[in-house]
Amino acid sequence: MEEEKKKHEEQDIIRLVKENDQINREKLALKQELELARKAYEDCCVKMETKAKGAEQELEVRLKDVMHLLTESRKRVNELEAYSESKNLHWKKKEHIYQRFTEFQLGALQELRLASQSIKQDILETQKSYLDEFHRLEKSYKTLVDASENYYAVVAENRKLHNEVQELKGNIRVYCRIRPFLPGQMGKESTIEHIGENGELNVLNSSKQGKDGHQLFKFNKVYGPDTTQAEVYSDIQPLIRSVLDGYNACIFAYGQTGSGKTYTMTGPDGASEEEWGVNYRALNDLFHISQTRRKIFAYEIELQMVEIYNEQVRDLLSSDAVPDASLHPVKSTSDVVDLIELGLRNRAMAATALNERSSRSHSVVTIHVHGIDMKTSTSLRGSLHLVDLAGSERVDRSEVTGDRLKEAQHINKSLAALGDVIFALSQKSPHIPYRNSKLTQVLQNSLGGHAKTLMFVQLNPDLHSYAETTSTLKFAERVSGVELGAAQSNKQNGEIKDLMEQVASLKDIIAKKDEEIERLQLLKEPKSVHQHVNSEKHVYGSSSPRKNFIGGIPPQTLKLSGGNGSGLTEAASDHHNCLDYSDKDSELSPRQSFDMFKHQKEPVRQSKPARGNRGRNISVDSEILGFGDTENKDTLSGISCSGLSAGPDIDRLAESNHSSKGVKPLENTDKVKFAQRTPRAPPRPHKSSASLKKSASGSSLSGLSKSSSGSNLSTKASKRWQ
Ligand SMILES: Nc1ncnc2c1ncn2[C@@H]1O[C@H](COP(=O)(O)OP(=O)(O)OP(=O)(O)O)[C@@H](O)[C@H]1O
Repeated sequence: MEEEKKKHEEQDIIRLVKENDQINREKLALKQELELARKAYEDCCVKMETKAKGAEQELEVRLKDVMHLLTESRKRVNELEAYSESKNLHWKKKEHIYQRFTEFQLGALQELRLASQSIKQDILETQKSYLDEFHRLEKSYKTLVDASENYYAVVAENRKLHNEVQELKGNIRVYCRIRPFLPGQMGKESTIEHIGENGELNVLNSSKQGKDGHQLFKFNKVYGPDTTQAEVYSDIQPLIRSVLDGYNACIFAYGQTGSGKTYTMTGPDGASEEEWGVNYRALNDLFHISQTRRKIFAYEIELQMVEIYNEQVRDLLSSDAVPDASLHPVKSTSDVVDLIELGLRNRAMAATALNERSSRSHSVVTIHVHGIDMKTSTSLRGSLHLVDLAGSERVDRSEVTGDRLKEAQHINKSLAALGDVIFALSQKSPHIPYRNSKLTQVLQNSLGGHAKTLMFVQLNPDLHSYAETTSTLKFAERVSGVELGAAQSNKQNGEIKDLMEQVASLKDIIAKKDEEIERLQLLKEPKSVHQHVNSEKHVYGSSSPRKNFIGGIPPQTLKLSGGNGSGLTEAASDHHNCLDYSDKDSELSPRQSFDMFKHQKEPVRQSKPARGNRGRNISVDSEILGFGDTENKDTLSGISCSGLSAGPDIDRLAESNHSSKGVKPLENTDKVKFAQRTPRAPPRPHKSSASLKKSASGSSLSGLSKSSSGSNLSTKASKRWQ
């Protein structure tokens, strides 16, 4: 045990020794470690010291800098303090000023407030008085409006009544149209000063001072330069449509060259439908209205285009450039279109051939209408003449010479003749010199008959045309004063037609009896009567008036178309107007011939025996047809004493006169001889004629017996229409 104890002790000692060794070794290692740590510490201290020295030096430098900055800053602060002090003083001053200003403004504001209050007060007072005044004015205005409405109603009523009076008197209506300045004429001075709403027109000549520079005219209507073709047409449409009710109407355009006559009547070259003039619109309109009435009326419409030329102009035209003057039936819309195209073609053709057309001829478009009322068999006949007159320019202004001068003088002569007719009509003269020119013959029925007549006065607004403008307007004024009498419709019922035919056949019998009596007279008094009959033969080519009238002309060529349907009446008026007149007068100035007429008329009329009447009528009719019209140089196409009513056959007769074919022309001198100097056979009692005449007049157609040749024409005319 002890041993074991010892052993344990020994083992403890060994373990302790080992542990001691271990501790020693660890002590050594720790010593070494400590040494290393101490060395490292010392190195670190050295480094730290070195670093601290560097830092200290650096801090010293920085401290110096900071000190310097501090000094600078203090300086700057001082400066800023000084600046701020001065600014402070400045702002204080300003503040003071503003304060004073504000005080002043407040004072002013206060004053303004007071002023505004008093103004407000004034305004309120003014407003009140204004309202009172306004109410008073409103009342007055209402009274005025009522009065003006009444005034316009009265004016409209007056105008209507005036128009009715004019219609009853049959005044020629005058519409004035002013054309616009053409491209290239812009900036030109205008003569038109003012266009009133009721047809007033003021013209101005700026080269004249005061009153002399202004002139006032009044017409039925005045169209300004902006008026369209449609507007113009709508105004004359009722007049045109009345042709379908059996009225004769005539529309003619008058004015200087280039004033727009052709534009109004036809339209411009290559006119579109919108630009169509009166001619085309009228044809189109009449045809379409006739179609809409076709269940009540059977209408026949025919169109004729005639140019009345001066012979010199006509000679310049090739025959195919002369418009076709025949009657064209209008049966369908395509006829209307074709005729419109034909019209445009004719115009273009004539323009190519010469005719600067226009001024050198009078263009006449005639629309004949015949209608039969299907219920009552009443027949009506109306014609519409649409006349584009030659230019009315003064010859001295046109500066033409030679043939052109003669031509212009001729044109002016026919327009002067128109003026004389108008003058005679306006004076209600017993004689109207229609026969002084072809133009007035053409218009005779429209100017003197019971037609509705309207004239377009065309004006060129250029100041340069002032003289022509005023003379045109003066002429137009004279025209507007012409009273033609109320227009009459040419209606005939079936009974009258029968009676007219009876009258015609009775007149044929009279003529035959006359012939027989003459033949017997010749046999009875061969010598004395022979001389007289020869002298008549020289004029007529036969002893029988009726035969002479027809002499050499196939009866079927003596057709008349249109007219007022009472050829008898027309013939009677021709008789009245033309019978003592010969174309010799055409040589004289219209005024001279008028004077000559005044001296001749009465004696001739007094010595007028019954047969002589017929003789002179025949002479007149022969002239109308172009026989012996050697002195008047117009080429007459399609006209007769009864206006434009003669048809193409008569036209042909006129042509045959020109070509010296057909009937030998009568010399004017012979006709004058006949009218004035030929000894007349003493009046012979014609029992049979007288009784027959009586029977004709007994049929309440007293007017119809006035002219036997007239009735013959009329019968033929009515046959033609059937
Ligand atoms: N209302 C209008 N609007 C536009 N142009 C117009 C009008 N009237 C006329 N003109 C133009 O003025 C010119 C002359 O017109 P137009 O040929 O119709 O005159 P005119 O009186 O018939 O002349 P003339 O006597 O020579 O025949 C034409 O170029 C025509 O187109």
